[in-house]
Amino acid sequence: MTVPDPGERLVRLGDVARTYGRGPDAVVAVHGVTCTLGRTDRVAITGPSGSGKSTLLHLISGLDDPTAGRIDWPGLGGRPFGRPGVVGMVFQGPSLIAQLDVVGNVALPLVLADVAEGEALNRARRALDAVGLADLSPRLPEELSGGQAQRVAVARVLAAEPALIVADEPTAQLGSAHAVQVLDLLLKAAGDLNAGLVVATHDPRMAERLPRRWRMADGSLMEGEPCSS
Ligand SMILES: Nc1ncnc2c1ncn2[C@@H]1O[C@H](COP(=O)(O)OP(=O)(O)OP(=O)(O)O)[C@@H](O)[C@H]1O
Repeated sequence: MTVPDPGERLVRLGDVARTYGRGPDAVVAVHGVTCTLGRTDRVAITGPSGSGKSTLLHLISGLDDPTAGRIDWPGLGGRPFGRPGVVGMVFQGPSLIAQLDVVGNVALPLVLADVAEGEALNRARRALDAVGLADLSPRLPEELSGGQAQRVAVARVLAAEPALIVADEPTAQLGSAHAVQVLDLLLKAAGDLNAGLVVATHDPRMAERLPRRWRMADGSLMEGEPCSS
């Protein structure tokens, strides 16, 4: 077994920009962003609505391409077309498949990655146990509270065992007790997996829980700025 280097660089962005559209209607959502993320990083991205947080997370995750600059994923095992390997993602709103039960939702990314069904279900059950939701395995997403659904989304990340976890406003629709619980689980997942963690949030109380803070303003990233939004 290869022991991961704790200081390993996972993602490098060099002078990255993302512009939507062309001509007079073009929107420069992100520009001039240079940063690196490693396995030990726990980063909060704050900033006002429209400042480019989601766009930056999509670029970091390989879900979107920059229109200028360079991104590579030296610690994430390159995939064809320069995409990163597995990145665990948690989104703001409901992200579970309505027709699948909870354990099926958690196992789905593994099955899609050609993990044998039995092993995928075992890993899914272990992950649900780790977030305290083993009892909810047979339920459908519509039978969950918002907080439970987000914990299932964290279990789905845990089961996939990524080296990088990216969460876009994962607690925005939750009350404060559930928000704290979900962020605690994300931090624990990152620790258990030895994975980097990036969380975009409007909530200063959530941002303060992460040791490294980046503030976005008008598409620029200002590392180490005081956190407020
Ligand atoms: N697909 C798109 N097409 C055109 N413009 C877009 C698109 N996605 C985002 N934008 C614009 O890019 C800018 C940055 O948006 P982004 O969603 O990254 O900001 P954000 O900081 O995540 O906002 P919020 O906190 O409201 O989620 C905004 O001006 C937005 O309107």
